[in-house]
Amino acid sequence: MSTKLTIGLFGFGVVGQGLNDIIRTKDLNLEIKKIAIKNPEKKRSLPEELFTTDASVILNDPEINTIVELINDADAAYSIVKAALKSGKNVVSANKKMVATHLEEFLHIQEQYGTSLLYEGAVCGSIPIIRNLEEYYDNELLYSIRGIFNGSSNYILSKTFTENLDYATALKQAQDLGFAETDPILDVGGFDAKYKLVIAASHAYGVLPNPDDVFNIGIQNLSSKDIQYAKEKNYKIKLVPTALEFGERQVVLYVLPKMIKADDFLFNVENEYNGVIVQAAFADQQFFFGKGAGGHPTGSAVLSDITALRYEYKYEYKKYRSNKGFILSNDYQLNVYLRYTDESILSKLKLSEVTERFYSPDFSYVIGKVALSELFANADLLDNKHTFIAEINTLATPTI
Ligand SMILES: NC(=O)C1=CN([C@@H]2O[C@H](COP(=O)(O)OP(=O)(O)OC[C@H]3O[C@@H](n4cnc5c(N)ncnc54)[C@H](OP(=O)(O)O)[C@@H]3O)[C@@H](O)[C@H]2O)C=CC1
Ligand SMILES: N[C@@H](CC=O)C(=O)O
Repeated sequence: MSTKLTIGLFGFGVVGQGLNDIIRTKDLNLEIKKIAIKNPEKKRSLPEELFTTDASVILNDPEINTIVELINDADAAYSIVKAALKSGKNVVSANKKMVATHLEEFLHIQEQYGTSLLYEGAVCGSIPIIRNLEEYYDNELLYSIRGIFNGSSNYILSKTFTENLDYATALKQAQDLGFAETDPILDVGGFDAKYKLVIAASHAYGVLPNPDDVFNIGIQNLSSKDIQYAKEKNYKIKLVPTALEFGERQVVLYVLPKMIKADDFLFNVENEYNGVIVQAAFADQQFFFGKGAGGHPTGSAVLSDITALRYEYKYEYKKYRSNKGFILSNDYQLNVYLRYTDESILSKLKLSEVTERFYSPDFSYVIGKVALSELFANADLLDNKHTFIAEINTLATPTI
């Protein structure tokens, strides 16, 4: 325990306060010198003189060597993190949208300024997946990474599926518990899971996709009919981000609801818990499980990053630097369940190899194959309450 870490903390909400609670339980030779917040009128649990609304008070303080960024504004976070890294301060962040959107630029800034940006808390809360991908699997050939990466949507699915709670009540609970993003469409629409997937894929495959180029559909259009279908067939519906190698060094990334059976590790991942399944060539299947949201679980991952800075830990982005030449592709076939009302969607999506169909006045669905590129091209057709799409039994057998 050598270098003293003098911290400038941005954000004192769910995660910021969770981190502070944890730090106070231990003697860690670190000090939170100043905390930047947005609203000076809010009542705080710590002395008033610790707080500021002026970012430059922290960024220009030469004693502060570590910035911990835990705010709910990705654009402001980007400016703060960039300025901090360029001024020689190391940064820990839990902001997945900000990291995923600017990862390539941050990679170069870290290299140029010799500073470190760590973000374990940004991906699956308390689960140490980034450091494992970076260090443990650095020489492994990874077939796929998939899982449950969003606590709020999983909480809603658990409550609607097992407790028959209505969607709006379950969402409100996830918000009240501090799991949901400020704009919950990020959670239920699969955006938050996508940002996390993009970050994980950069460490797993060395790809740095623009999140806008990754397809995501969430659970916002889930209806009681879909739940009834799933229950009758012994499925649970989970929101599953997937990164998968296929064909000739191609990688596909997408976020879709998925019908899963009891033999899948994700079947019993409930509430705000997350799960990550890594399928590797030699290690085979491994499963990580833990709380994916909440102040203390996320605060514990943030603290682990802070203390890693003591020994000057940096991500090396080994897979990116070894340039394995993976190409991102949406030219990938998925097997899907599609609930619809307007029959024309089937031809527009070029749905093929139909194995099951059902029509009734108030519920129609089909099961068949569709290319991810077609889903992307027709995303507007899928984004309404009359349509729900979920992947069903498709993980392709990997090829060595
Ligand atoms: N909640 C969770 O379970 C998890 C959250 N995250 C991520 O962690 C980050 C923080 O989330 P969370 O704690 O839930 O958010 P909250 O909404 O609970 O808190 C946000 C904090 O940021 C402050 N803030 C907002 N804008 C600024 C600004 N420009 N300058 C300084 N402070 C600002 C707010 O100030 P004020 O108090 O004055 O309003 C507040 O203290 C987000 O990126 C989120 O995605 C990651 C993993 C889990
Ligand atoms: N809103 C997120 C918070 C953690 O990343 C979630 O619900 O998972």
